[in-house]
Amino acid sequence: MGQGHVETTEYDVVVIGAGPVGENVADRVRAAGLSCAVVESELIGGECSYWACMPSKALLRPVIARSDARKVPGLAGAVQGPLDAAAVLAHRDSFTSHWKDDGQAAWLDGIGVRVHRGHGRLDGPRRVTVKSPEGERHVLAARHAVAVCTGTRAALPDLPGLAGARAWTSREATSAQSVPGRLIVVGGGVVATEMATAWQALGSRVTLLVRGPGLLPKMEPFCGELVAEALREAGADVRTDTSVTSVARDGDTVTVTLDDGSTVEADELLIATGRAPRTDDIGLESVGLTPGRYLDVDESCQVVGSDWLYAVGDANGRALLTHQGKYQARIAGAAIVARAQGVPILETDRWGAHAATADHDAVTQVVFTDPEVASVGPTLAEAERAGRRVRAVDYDMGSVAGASLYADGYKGRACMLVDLDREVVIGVTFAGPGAGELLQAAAIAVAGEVPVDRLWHAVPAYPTISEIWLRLLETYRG
Ligand SMILES: Cc1cc2nc3c(=O)[nH]c(=O)nc-3n(C[C@H](O)[C@H](O)[C@H](O)COP(=O)(O)OP(=O)(O)OC[C@H]3O[C@@H](n4cnc5c(N)ncnc54)[C@H](O)[C@@H]3O)c2cc1C
Ligand SMILES: NC(=O)c1ccc[n+]([C@@H]2O[C@H](COP(=O)([O-])OP(=O)(O)OC[C@H]3O[C@@H](n4cnc5c(N)ncnc54)[C@H](O)[C@@H]3O)[C@@H](O)[C@H]2O)c1
Repeated sequence: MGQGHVETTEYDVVVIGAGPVGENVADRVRAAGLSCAVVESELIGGECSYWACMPSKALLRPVIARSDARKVPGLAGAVQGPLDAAAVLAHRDSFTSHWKDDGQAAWLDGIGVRVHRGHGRLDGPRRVTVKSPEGERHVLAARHAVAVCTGTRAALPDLPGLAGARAWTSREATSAQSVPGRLIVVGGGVVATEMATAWQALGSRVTLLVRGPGLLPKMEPFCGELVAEALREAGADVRTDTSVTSVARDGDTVTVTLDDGSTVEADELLIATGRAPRTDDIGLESVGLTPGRYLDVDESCQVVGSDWLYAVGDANGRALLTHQGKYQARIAGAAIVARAQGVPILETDRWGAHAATADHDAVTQVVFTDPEVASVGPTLAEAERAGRRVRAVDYDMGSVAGASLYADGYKGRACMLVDLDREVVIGVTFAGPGAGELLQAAAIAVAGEVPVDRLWHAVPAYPTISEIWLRLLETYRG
């Protein structure tokens, strides 16, 4: 630290990290009249806006639209050609505002949130130091709360040769300016399957190397099976039960050695093997916490053992999804405001105003693969592990009239989990074309704990894919 005077500014709330979650914490506390500063070391809008949700979905939308169109008689013939990769990449660039954050900076300014550019670090209770890109230091003192919203980065495995292999992480996979001829993707989770889908359709020859027996292991098994089948039909080489033992780059070629001793060559290599919290260099040691871990929080997203520190969004590891993080931001924001106003008892009971209950019971997720996969609540395996008495009802979505109109030869599957003690739906998974837009009805049923007998009266319109609900309920009721 320099020897000169370090300016200190006091705010009610200081937020470290201006991703979607930090922005929403700031918005909530400002809306209640508290003063707020956010500290951002890169771009306002975070991973989601520039290297995750937005660019990946901009890459995938044409892929999914073309695939759907190819299943519609009368239209299929018009969409047999390749995608215009240059146009898709340009469209993606516009969705990231060309990696400029002026619009989001202006929005924060418009709601009266002060942005401090630089790296934020805790420096004892309620104090955050900011080191600007020019090396200047500033101290921010928080009267009521500090919210850590620093997100995650790609976690890289300890693989011989990886350091010198110029491997892609999710950042390069979502921002690449040209289509590699051959791409190896390591991993079988959401990033790996979405990016394999996108780049295969954009013209790469993709080899997907999956350590486990199938794709998307956190979802119902049929999801990974349908996505693997479609990736293979699209020309990708999908290899399960395959581990990478080393990596080497020689000029433009990267060579991956597998556990059976064979090798695969490509132009680029994407490592998509999970995430790590960005909590390693934020001064957690100055407040008695261990750096580098997801922060342990209570239902209001307050860090366990603290009455002023919050961790919201990816940084707490509860559900690594933008919409769940923004939901947490609304809950944490309300809790910060209530505590600042001296409200004696917060509503932290299940589904209370200050409890992020959906993080346990109703996490929604759409995987934008071809076919799409959408889920809310636990899988059957998770429910059984938790000791719940459940019945799973499965149904072939392709046999629903709306689905067969949507796409010729529609392939899809749905699963509904009913809690047998309470007769409510606790989980639903859909895998099939158009599945993403089916999800919110399921989320309402699960979060609303709507009894199955009442769902019977929620009549899906004919002939929509939503008639899958009727088929699932008929199957359940017998
Ligand atoms: C390829 C990919 C695709 C995804 N697609 C989806 C999707 O379709 N839907 C979905 O819901 N989720 C998706 N996700 C997950 C989603 O991106 C995250 O859940 C979301 O970005 C988390 O938001 P956040 O604000 O918690 O963190 P982030 O978006 O990571 O933002 C954290 C911010 O904090 C800043 N920061 C970190 N440390 C400091 C510091 N010390 N000082 C100052 N600033 C700091 C960072 O620069 C960053 O701007 C995807 C993830 C990936 C990798
Ligand atoms: N559409 C969306 O909502 C969306 C899209 C992308 C990412 N995300 C979120 O971002 C988070 C991160 O996604 P992700 O795909 O990075 O993580 P993930 O946890 O979904 O998948 C990581 C995969 O890598 C495998 N793996 C781990 N170490 C490995 C190794 N050494 N070798 C080979 N395989 C290995 C794991 O078995 C796992 O299947 C997820 O929680 C996801 O929900 C969401």
